[in-house]
Amino acid sequence: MNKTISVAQIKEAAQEAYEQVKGNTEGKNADYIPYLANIDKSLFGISICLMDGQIIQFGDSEYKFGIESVSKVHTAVLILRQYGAQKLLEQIGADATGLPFNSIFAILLENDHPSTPLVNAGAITACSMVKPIGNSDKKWKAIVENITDLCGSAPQLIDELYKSESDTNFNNRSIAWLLKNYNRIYDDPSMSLDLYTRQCSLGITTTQLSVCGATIANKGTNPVTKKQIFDASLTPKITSLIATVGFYEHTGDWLYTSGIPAKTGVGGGVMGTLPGVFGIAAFAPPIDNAGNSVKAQLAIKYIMNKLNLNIFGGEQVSIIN
Ligand SMILES: NC(=O)CC[C@H](N)C(=O)O
Repeated sequence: MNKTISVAQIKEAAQEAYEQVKGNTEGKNADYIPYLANIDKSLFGISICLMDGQIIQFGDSEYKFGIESVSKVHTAVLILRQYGAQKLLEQIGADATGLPFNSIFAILLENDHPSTPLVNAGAITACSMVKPIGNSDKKWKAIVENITDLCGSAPQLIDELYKSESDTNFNNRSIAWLLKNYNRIYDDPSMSLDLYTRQCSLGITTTQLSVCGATIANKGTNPVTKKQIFDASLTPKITSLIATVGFYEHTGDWLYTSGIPAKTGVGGGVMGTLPGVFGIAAFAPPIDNAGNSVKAQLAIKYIMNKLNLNIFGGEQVSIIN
């Protein structure tokens, strides 16, 4: 089955989503990281990057917000690039936990592996695996370069966020040491946690995240820079990780109602990837009880439903200018 939609239709759907959702006041800023509690609640942006590199933007699409857990996708991609799909499965896993992103209980239940690189435990393990082992500066460089490759431009560390998160990340410290207890962290635990905290504190825009979503949707070739970032065979692995656990304990509801695999962060960002069609990102700080941006969810769902797009729709989608 083929389906054709125009760029104008996508723009119209995104504009309507923006207008309809803009005034929503549900949810509240994450406050367990003090920096995030003080971000302007009314910020709201949407970006869509098509397979030819065209970008559609509305609202605060150039505002740099804390990437937080969306960065788990980027570093999972780096692990796939450095180690391949099988090693990620063996050393981290690819299972949903069905539990909150920072769950310690999930680690105890799994007991011999952290379950997926897209929850805190697996993301800290992923940071521990980044090569070269033992060299924090070079590992950090690899993490940032990989994000730059995927997004088409560099993220910028928000120092104040990094400090705020480092000063208060007691739960994550417990996770890092519990992983050590199970031999599921593959470099120094404190260094691995610091790299994780730092990557979560990178400032990013919805436009950059839409380009990353589009790079994944475009089988590893960044549609803006035209650079091949990862092997096309890794695309279904990345997309399945995102589809399985991108919204933590609300992932099933999300996929059922939106039809697009997407990953959230407590900074208010959501990044979606629709294979062969587009990357989409939205940002608004107020989040729901699972840590997912309320407005970003509503906006992306609106666009998907309005365009009648769904990863499970079984259609070949072409976009015309
Ligand atoms: N869901 C999130 O975005 C959580 C990320 C945050 N850095 C944490 O570890 O708690």
